Amino acid sequence: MKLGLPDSRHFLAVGSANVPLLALAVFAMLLDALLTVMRPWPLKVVIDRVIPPSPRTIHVPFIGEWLSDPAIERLPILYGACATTILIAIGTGLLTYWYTRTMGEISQRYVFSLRQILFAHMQRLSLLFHDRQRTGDLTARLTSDVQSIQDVVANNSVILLGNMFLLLGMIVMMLWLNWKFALIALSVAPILFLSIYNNTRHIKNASRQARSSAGHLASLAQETLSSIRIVQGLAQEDQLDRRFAAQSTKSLQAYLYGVKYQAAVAPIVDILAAIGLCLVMWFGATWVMAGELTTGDVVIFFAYVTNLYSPMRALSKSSNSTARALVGIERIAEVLKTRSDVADLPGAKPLRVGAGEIEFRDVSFAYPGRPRTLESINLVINPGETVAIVGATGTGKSTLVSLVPRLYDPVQGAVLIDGQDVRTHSVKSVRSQISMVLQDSLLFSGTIRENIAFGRPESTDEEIIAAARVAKAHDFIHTLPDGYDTEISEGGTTLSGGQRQRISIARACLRNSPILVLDEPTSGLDVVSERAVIQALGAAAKARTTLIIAHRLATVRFADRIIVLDRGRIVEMGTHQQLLANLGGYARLYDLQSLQCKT
Ligand SMILES: Nc1ncnc2c1ncn2[C@@H]1O[C@H](COP(=O)(O)OP(=O)(O)OP(=O)(O)O)[C@@H](O)[C@H]1O
Repeated sequence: MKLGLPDSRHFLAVGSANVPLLALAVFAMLLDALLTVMRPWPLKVVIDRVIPPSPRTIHVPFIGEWLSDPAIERLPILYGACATTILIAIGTGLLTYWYTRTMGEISQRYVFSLRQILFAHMQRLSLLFHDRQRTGDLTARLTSDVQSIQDVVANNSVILLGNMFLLLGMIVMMLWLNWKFALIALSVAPILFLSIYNNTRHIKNASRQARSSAGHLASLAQETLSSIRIVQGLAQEDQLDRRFAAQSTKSLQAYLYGVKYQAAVAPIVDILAAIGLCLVMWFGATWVMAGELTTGDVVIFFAYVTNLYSPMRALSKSSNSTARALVGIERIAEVLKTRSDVADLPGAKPLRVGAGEIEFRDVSFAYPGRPRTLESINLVINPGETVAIVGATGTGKSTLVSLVPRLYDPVQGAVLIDGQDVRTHSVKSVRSQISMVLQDSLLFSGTIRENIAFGRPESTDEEIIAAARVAKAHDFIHTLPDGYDTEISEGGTTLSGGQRQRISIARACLRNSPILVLDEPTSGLDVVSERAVIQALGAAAKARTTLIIAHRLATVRFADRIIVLDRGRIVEMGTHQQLLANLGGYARLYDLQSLQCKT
């Protein structure tokens, strides 16, 4: 697994399209903060200039001198103060409406793109990555982790950013009015920041554990429900109940741990805020009495300190969701920074298949941490030739054919198509030249028509029906209530194994690609259907270079050549007749074994 760019760049790149709008929204927040800083000033003017019977000098930025002029009557100043209060409210109201809406839209679009990018990235990560991952956990990253970021980006970012500007403005004003009083009023803030930071750290740790447990829980549920037949068949519901409960308990404990710290945050903020206000009251009152401050100044400080603590309270209340979002970011970044083991080289060109020759040149392969599954395979499959691969279970047949469409890349040697190393061409172009039918015929929820056309969605109905006929699927599809429009369940569980396999074969035939890879295509069929499908496959394979895996020689009589694989090496090769004639050989052994099984 290779690691790519640092985390932040992945997230910044996703939002780059919204930068101009974001800049405008930030500017609006800045303006809003400026107006909010001005909000208590009209009241100060009223208290210090309008209420006292005799005019006196008042301390107000920009217009202080003018206001202090004894020639100006008190009533116009009162009107002005009221009008300014209303104007500030209208201004902040309009700005808040606009930037809250804009930030909401930006965050929704951001999260929409993030989810799309994450899904696209996951789909393209190599099988080596997916082999190690649990599907439920990846689904949780795609859904609840992305959701947790959305909640925070939309709500907390506005509070955070807006209050940062506000805080700056208020600190500047307080220092301007009276720096000693300012330092006293703000003395509680560092303790508050520290305690919020400390609690959030604990909540984040708990959240990380909880998210990971939730991922495991989702995986367990997904695995159980998708294998419900075997669970019920073996009556193992109780065993899975216990596993589910154990995993749930881990998740519960992590949440409870987080809740403990979450519950502590708001009271800490409240107590510290009260201490801050007490300090303002105490020093404010004594300094007003000593004539060092005016009542209006104390009002400004009181308003600012309240303003400072109330958003902190709001933020601290949401520290749980912030911690969850931070963990979500970590979990998403973990996937985004993973580079596919099978990726396009810089400047990789599309592969253009001519005749369709496939060559395995001294190919070896090992799954990570395992001994070699394939060892020095040398094999040339001529254009249009059908080569069957037989051998005992676990001997490396599926692994060998997986190297052709680059589901994995060899650790040594090369796979060549028409003399070109597939690694030097784009993965997409290599795969577009290949049709596959796998051991477990994988179907999606949707209609039969959609399932057959999955590899070539633009196909016409005639082409779909023709492919189904080749795969001997048309007759049974016809008997279904809605024919080709019959909805099938996820995984195709409403069809028999043989029917599912024939739909997969139809899907492969429809792609009409020059190379065909069939991994035990007849495994689910009865003897009669198997014979018919083998005939169909024989016909379909004629125009194509075909690799077909089978356990039994009888299945692949139609092949031009049969390769016998044993523990990752080619041990025999020849036509069906030649292999049968070799009585002491591996192939004979496998065939006889299967015949014994049949009787
Ligand atoms: N994703 C994987 N990670 C690790 N080891 C794997 C993986 N897939 C297969 N193997 C191992 O590699 C070996 C070859 O597996 P492979 O599926 O290629 O055999 P096969 O001949 O196709 O078997 P079968 O006939 O049962 O399908 C086995 O020992 C198997 O356990």
